Amino acid sequence: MTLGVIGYGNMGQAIVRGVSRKKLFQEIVVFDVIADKIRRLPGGTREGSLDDVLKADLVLLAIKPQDVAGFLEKEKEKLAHRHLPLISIVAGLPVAFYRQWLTCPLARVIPNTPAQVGESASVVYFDGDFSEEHKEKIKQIFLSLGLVEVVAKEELLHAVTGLSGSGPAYVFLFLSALADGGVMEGLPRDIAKRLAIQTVLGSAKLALQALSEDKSFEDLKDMVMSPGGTTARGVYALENAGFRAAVMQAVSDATKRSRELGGK
Ligand SMILES: NC(=O)C1=CN([C@@H]2O[C@H](COP(=O)(O)OP(=O)(O)OC[C@H]3O[C@@H](n4cnc5c(N)ncnc54)[C@H](OP(=O)(O)O)[C@@H]3O)[C@@H](O)[C@H]2O)C=CC1
Ligand SMILES: O=C(O)[C@@H]1CCC=N1
Repeated sequence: MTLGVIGYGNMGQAIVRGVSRKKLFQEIVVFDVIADKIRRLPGGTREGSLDDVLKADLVLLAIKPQDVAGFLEKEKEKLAHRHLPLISIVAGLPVAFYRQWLTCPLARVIPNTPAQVGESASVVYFDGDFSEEHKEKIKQIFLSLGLVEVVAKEELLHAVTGLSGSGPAYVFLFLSALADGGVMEGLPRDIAKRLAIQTVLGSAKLALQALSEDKSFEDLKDMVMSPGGTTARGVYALENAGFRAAVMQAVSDATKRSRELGGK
């Protein structure tokens, strides 16, 4: 099987690297409007024209939502001839939008940037008549980048975008604040940064293990929070500043923005 990729930006590159590492395709063909972006392609990958890309068994669309209508309109004749599946990782735009131009099976996927290090969280939604082989291959593409979940309701992809799609940015904000707090209390910045990163990484690994043991996030928090100790003061400060509500609001606002991008 072959893979064609349209758009070689942050996500297009991360996906090509993951897929190429796992040798999932006989060949990967990449097309971007700025040919200069296509440098140092991984093994089994070559640059091609849009026509070359559209000949592939599976085609991945990885351009910005704002560019999609122009692209589909400009290339509508070429795209009308395509009957093999297209995979879109574009945020917001629903299947109904693509159906103005496309009849082929369409998989919508929302991955996230930790794909760059094989730790992505991706959610897949299938629309149209997919062969089992194509469905399996699409899941494998995103498994090569990390965790994969499949949803049966397209609407859920907006919430996915608000949570895991945008989520890395919230985590980076938290990391930056955690390190700044340490610096404010006198820690050298390089040490504060390493401590902040390891704390988030270690806590995430602990949470993953706890999930399989049926322990809740609360149970894990309680293990850190000693009676009359330091953590209770820190947790109180966060609650008092509306930390949990702010994070929930961030997911909700990003979800709303995803719906807006999709025309709702
Ligand atoms: N970044 C993220 O965290 C996530 C992004 N997504 C979705 O992934 C998609 C890609 O995002 P990202 O990789 O960050 O974006 P980038 O802007 O980094 O990459 C898109 C690339 O596609 C190029 N491009 C634009 N129009 C065309 C075209 N008609 N044909 C070929 N190439 C084209 C762009 O060129 P130029 O720069 O010149 O416009 C750019 O190089 C978006 O739709 C986004 O919603 C989904 C989940 C997470
Ligand atoms: O901010 C955005 O619109 C994209 C989609 C999810 C993450 N980045």
